[in-house]
Amino acid sequence: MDQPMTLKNNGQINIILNNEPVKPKPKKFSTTIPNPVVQPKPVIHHQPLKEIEAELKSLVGMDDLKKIIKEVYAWLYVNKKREEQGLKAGKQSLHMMFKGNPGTGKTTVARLIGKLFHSMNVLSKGHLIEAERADLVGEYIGHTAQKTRDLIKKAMGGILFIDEAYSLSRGGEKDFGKEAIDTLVNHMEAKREDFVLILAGYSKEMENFLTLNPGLRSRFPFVIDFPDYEVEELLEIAEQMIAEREYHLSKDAYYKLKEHFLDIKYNRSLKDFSNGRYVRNVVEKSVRAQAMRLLMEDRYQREELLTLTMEDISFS
Ligand SMILES: Nc1ncnc2c1ncn2[C@@H]1O[C@H](COP(=O)(O)OP(=O)(O)OP(=O)(O)O)[C@@H](O)[C@H]1O
Repeated sequence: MDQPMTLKNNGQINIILNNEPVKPKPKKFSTTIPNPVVQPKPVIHHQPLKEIEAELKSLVGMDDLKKIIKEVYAWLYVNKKREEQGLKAGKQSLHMMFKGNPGTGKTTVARLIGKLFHSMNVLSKGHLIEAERADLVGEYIGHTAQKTRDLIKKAMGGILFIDEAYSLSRGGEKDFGKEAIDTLVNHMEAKREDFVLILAGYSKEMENFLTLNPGLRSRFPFVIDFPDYEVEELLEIAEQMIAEREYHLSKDAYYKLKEHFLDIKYNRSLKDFSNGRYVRNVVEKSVRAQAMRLLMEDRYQREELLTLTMEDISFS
């Protein structure tokens, strides 16, 4: 019998050839020979980026959004470095459009972005001013422009968040809402250095709004979708909210909740389901139910105070 022959495979893995073809045994070698395909994960040395990641962690899911925020950070940071070297630095505006159903986290994210942009030195204050049609639209000619300008003034250094933004184009050309849109558009350009405008609302209505106002789309470089949550995400949000309040779920309470979310999701058993907000309501109602149960039973052991049981889980 011929002697086995040893070949080098890219200098990494030894393959022994005999008369018979022999399959490589990656497992046997894996402890001593580095796998050439797996790249090490880049280590993030940037302190601000680490802080941003920690803040974003509190949001369940939203992978696309988390990626966009980190990209914006990188872009701003590199621009600053380019400026320091006398190179051209882009001046992109950061106005955004959020599209999604109720309770999908649009306001929460807007508030977080304000904080993050403040810590990145993009916004001098980072506060959030929430507004809706009635806050912008006035009752006579000139009134709307004034109201809108006042609101922008309040939002300077932070974020102006307009919910159900499409209601501004509700009445067409003759409506004062149009005046509000025009005023916003003027200020978006003029004041883009220290002011971010976020228009939010349901996906379909927002798309329609953009069709009616074709000049608007290009003024919003960031259009972000907020999809409805999956059952696993709803459970994660619930567990997070429960942990924040220093409670935990018993096993059967967890399954009761899961079954309820599955029923909502697949049997559409709830008409006005509002994602994260609905979860928050269930959590708050269940905490109250637990308090009532403990009071009635006169039981206040530490573990009892901490645990939400199946009978506590209450739906709206
Ligand atoms: N991804 C998430 N992770 C953790 N909590 C979330 C998440 N999304 C939503 N929530 C929670 O759900 C609740 C509702 O969220 P929020 O008010 O941000 O929704 P929204 O999209 O602005 O709703 P609406 O359009 O009806 O105003 C908040 O308590 C928020 O903390």
